[in-house]
Amino acid sequence: MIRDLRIAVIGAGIMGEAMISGMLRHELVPPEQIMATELRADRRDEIAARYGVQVTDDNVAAVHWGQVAVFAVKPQTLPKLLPELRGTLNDGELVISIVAGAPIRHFAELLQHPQIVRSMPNTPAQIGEGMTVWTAADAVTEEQRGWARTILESFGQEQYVDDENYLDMATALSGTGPAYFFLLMEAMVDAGVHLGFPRYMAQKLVLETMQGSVLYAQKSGKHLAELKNGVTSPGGTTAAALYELERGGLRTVLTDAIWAAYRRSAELGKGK
Ligand SMILES: NC(=O)C1=CN([C@@H]2O[C@H](COP(=O)(O)OP(=O)(O)OC[C@H]3O[C@@H](n4cnc5c(N)ncnc54)[C@H](O)[C@@H]3O)[C@@H](O)[C@H]2O)C=CC1
Ligand SMILES: O=C(O)[C@@H]1CCC=N1
Repeated sequence: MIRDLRIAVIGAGIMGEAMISGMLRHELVPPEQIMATELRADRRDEIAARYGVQVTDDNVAAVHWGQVAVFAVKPQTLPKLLPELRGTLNDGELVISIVAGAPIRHFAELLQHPQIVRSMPNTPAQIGEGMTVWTAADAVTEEQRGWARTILESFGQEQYVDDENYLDMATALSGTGPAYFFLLMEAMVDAGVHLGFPRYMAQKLVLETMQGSVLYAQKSGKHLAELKNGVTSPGGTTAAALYELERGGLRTVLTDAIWAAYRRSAELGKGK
């Protein structure tokens, strides 16, 4: 039963906190069954005060205590951290990584431990609206896959994939994706201010338009091109705007950006 699990979260930054918060909001386990590790003392105090979980700077103790060890540190931290933890995991402990680029074999080799889940969430997880893609090593049992799914869906939607190649792809599309939308919205708000709107009003118009469009696309189930055509009157404003977006190469710029993120994820996995 997941309610009895002891869950160590290694690295209590933005994403570590999002995961702790989601697990507690869904009452997966009581706070004392989560132990977060964090290098920064002020951050440890903050996490302890906010969630009532155990906190420490001792990764070895936390991983040894846990039945699940969630890795939420930056990729550059792993080459030093993982060898320090070799031999400290319990038999049957499940490792869940959210680290961009880091392949399952990297964890398995450096930890000398076979039961690894690799996942890629995104920052809307902080309000329980994340999208997480995940896969599991062959050695991960059905029961452990159930734990992983329950943990990952406590902060949003989860999607299992049976091929690890999808993880670098998901890192570029959904993991990094919120930044594309934030940049787009920021640019639109600035354009609204340029037209003459007060900033608060431009922001409301842009955010509500984004949210309405997403909900409409989800609920209607229509093809995105059909939805776009529905906005586009002959000789109208949308046709004029879309012409400029295409002329500026929006589609190819976006595609190039997503490929760049994909290549960068693969490079991170090679320690570059
Ligand atoms: N921020 C994002 O949009 C997403 C990040 N990720 C991945 O999640 C991981 C964490 O990212 P963030 O939460 O954004 O970073 P962050 O910098 O906010 O969090 C990392 C935390 O780990 C702590 N830390 C560093 N070394 C440590 C050590 N040896 N032991 C214990 N704690 C240590 C840091 O003090 C920091 O608080 C990264 O690998 C990133 O690739 C995955 C999906 C989305
Ligand atoms: O920028 C990064 O490397 C991380 C991974 C996905 C989103 N942010």
